[in-house]
Amino acid sequence: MSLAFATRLAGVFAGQGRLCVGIDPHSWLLSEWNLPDSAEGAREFGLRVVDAADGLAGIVKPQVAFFERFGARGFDALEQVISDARSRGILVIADAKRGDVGSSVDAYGETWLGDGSPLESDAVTLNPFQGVGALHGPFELAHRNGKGVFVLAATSNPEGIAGQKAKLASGATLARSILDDVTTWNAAHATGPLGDVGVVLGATLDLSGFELGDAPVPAPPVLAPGFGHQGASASALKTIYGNLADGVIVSESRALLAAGPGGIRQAVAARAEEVRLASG
Ligand SMILES: O=c1ccn([C@@H]2O[C@H](COP(=O)(O)O)[C@@H](O)[C@H]2O)c(=O)[nH]1
Repeated sequence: MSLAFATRLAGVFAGQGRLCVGIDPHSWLLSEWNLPDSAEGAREFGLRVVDAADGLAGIVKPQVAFFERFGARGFDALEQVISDARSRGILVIADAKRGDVGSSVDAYGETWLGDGSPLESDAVTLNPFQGVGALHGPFELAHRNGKGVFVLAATSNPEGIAGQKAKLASGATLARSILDDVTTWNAAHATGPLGDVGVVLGATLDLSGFELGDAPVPAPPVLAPGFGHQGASASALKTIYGNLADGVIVSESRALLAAGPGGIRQAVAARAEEVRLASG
C-alpha cells in the first residue's frame, strides 16, 4: 500500500516548505535561457529547473501545455523532466487540467496517476466542468496509488470569476459547490487532517466573494497559482487564504523562471524563505 499523497505532502510541507516551482517553458523564456524553442529546449529547461529546485523546494509543477505543443517529442521531454524530479524525491504536480465524461477521464487518470505509466506524476490538475462526480475514477485511482488530484474551483484568471462565483440552485457558488464535493469525497477517504483531493484557488482573488464557508474537514490541499507574475505576494498567504491557509501550496512560474539559468537557484532559495516566513 503506497503512502497517501496527503501524508507525503505534509512531509514536504514540514521538510522543504510550501513553495512549488512551476516549469513553464514559454518561447520567450527559452529564448532568454539561450535554448531553442523546441522539445529539446523544453527538456533542457525543465531539467535545469528541477536541478535548481532540488533541496530548496519540494514540489514542481510542469505546465503540460508547453511540452504538448511539440507533440510526441514534447511528451518525451516531459517524461524525462517528471522522471528526473521524482527520482530526486521532488513531488510532481502535472498541470494538465484534464476533464471529460467519467469513462474517458479515467484514461487521463491512468496517464498521470497510473503506477508505471510513462507520465506518472504525484498529482494532476483536473477540470470539473462535466461535474466533480465525473472525476471520481481518478480520485479512486489517486487514493489507491498514493497520488493527489487538484480540482479547479476558483481560478486565478479574471475571465473565470463570474462563472465560478455564480450561484447554483442550492444557493452555493459554483466554487463552493466544487469545494464541498471535494470535501465530501475526502471525508469518506482521508485518514488524517489533510485530504488527497485538493482544489485550485487562485491567489489573485478576493476569496470572500466566492463564499467558501467554514474550514472544510479534512482540509483540502490548495494549489495556489497567481503568486509572482500574476501579482499576488507570498507574504500575503494567510490573508488571502484565511482558514484554508494550512493546506496552501504556493506556486510560481514566470517570476522565478525569469531569473534565468544563472539566477534561478538563488531566486528559488529567496522565495522559499519568503514562503516559509509567511506560512510559519
Ligand atoms: O487558476 C489557475 C490555474 C493554473 N494556473 C497555471 O499556473 C501557472 C502560473 O504561472 P505564472 O507564471 O506563475 O503566472 C501557469 O502554468 C498556469 O497555467 C494559473 O495560472 N491559474
